[in-house]
Amino acid sequence: MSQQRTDSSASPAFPDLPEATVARLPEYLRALHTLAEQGHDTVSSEGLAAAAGVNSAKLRKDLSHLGSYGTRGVGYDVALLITQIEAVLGLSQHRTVALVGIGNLGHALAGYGGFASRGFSVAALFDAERAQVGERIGDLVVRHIDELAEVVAAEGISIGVITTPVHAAQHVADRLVAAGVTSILNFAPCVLAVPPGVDVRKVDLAVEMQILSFHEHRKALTALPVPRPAPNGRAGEAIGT
Ligand SMILES: NC(=O)c1ccc[n+]([C@@H]2O[C@H](COP(=O)([O-])OP(=O)(O)OC[C@H]3O[C@@H](n4cnc5c(N)ncnc54)[C@H](O)[C@@H]3O)[C@@H](O)[C@H]2O)c1
Repeated sequence: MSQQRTDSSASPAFPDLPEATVARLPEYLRALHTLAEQGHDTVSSEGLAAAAGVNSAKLRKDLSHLGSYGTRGVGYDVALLITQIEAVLGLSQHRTVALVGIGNLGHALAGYGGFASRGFSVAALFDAERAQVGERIGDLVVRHIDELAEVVAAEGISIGVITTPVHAAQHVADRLVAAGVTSILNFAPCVLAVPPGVDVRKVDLAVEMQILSFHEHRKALTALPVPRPAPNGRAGEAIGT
């Protein structure tokens, strides 16, 4: 996932967090919710780091940006840390989301029930094709993109998710911004031009797989030779030597 920033000004009343820290906070939050569900009141930095899949020094540094240092010998208060992270991420306020482009991916996202428990509700679905408009998915009916501005205002939508083909993505982004949306999650594999004050994040699974491909490639080139079993049962010579 990558971030396009158009406005770097930070409010003096708001912690100026490194982008990498912001990206890890949702992982800490997910791990903390799981610990709370399991009945844990406190957690050590090592325990939370392991549950979130990061190293504990990085976690302590991240949480120190929030003014959270834990208590020596006790660790972090799970409920308090959940409240602090949710406050910084602005999750105390439930956010409404519009999905634009209800094809294969749009259908999958529209039908996903897991957003609500993480503080988001998909409030509206839009498409440009008459064949999609009017379709019911869960509690929502797909609307025509021409209704975007009216619905964004009525539902107080602040986040737009673009799941259209590339050729339509910029036009849809322009319409979302004109309607008052200030955060866009873009699944179309292209860069969007947006005015200052609008944040864009891009999700591209192909990019993630290309990064994994790099690691596969590197492992293949730097792999230790695989021992070849000797006919007498003892370890034999390495393949490729
Ligand atoms: N980020 C990822 O990892 C990832 C994975 C899969 C697909 N994608 C991308 O997601 C996008 C959607 O893929 P898909 O397979 O669902 O495509 P799709 O063709 O099934 O669906 C696209 C939908 O967008 C609608 N649309 C087109 N122009 C529009 C407009 N101007 N306004 C509103 N709706 C419009 C179409 O009518 C269609 O219903 C593509 O850009 C694809 O490359 C990204």
